[in-house]
Amino acid sequence: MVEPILRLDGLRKRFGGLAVTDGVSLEVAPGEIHAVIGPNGAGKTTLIHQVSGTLRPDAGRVVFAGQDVTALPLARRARLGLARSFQITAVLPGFTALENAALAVQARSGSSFRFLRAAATEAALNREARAALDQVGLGPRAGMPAGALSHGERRQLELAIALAMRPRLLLLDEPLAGAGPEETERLVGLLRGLRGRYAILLVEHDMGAVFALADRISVLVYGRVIATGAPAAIRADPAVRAAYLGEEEAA
Ligand SMILES: Nc1ncnc2c1ncn2[C@@H]1O[C@H](COP(=O)(O)OP(=O)(O)OP(=O)(O)O)[C@@H](O)[C@H]1O
Repeated sequence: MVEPILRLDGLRKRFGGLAVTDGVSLEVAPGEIHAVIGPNGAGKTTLIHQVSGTLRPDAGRVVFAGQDVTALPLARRARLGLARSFQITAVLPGFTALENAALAVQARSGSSFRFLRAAATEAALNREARAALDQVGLGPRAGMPAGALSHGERRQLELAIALAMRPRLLLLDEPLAGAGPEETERLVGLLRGLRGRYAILLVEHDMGAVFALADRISVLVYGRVIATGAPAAIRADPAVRAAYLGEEEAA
């Protein structure tokens, strides 16, 4: 089997008496969209926080690109290519879409443009920023202040900012939250276009989107993974239906 880009190994996290992450192990392969679903309060957000580095697990390991990153803070993980998008407000509303993306390119590249003259640096930053915007279909809006973008376009910009970091794994925490039907369709199309090029760990409540996008799905219930598999297998899994999908009538 291909070496996974992300491996979670027996992660545990308690809040008071509650085991919110109760021995979670899962793997994300390069280029795979791996969705984590589960009822409200199952521990999905807590899990994502432990992957991004916002929360330290009580036990277990987070291995990213072959490196144990369990003790590394968020910023160090981000530099290794673990990018989190959505549910964070990375967008600066007074700056244009292009400037927002260029800031992300600059943050990633650090001083690697230092040998260039100022004008050449700016051109290089803008070129990469524009490529990130084009990837999410926001090229025509490059000159718009981010604050003037629609809700859906802002989500596209958040994705462009994450892509400008050249991630090896994208953590997407409810990318469709608050999106209307048309925006949802556009964002799902965009995410589908990223399949195979980026590994994605996706937490999303929209089951239609999850089943349309995911290569594999892990189902989390009370902090435990009760099943991992391809969408068809998950849909047919009696334990999953009993615990979750049956009641949501999503299968
Ligand atoms: N900082 C905290 N302190 C105490 N309890 C917490 C904390 N964060 C989360 N919890 C509890 O842990 C459980 C899991 O929460 P979490 O937000 O991870 O679930 P979730 O699956 O993301 O839920 P949702 O689908 O509603 O977003 C909940 O019972 C929640 O109340």
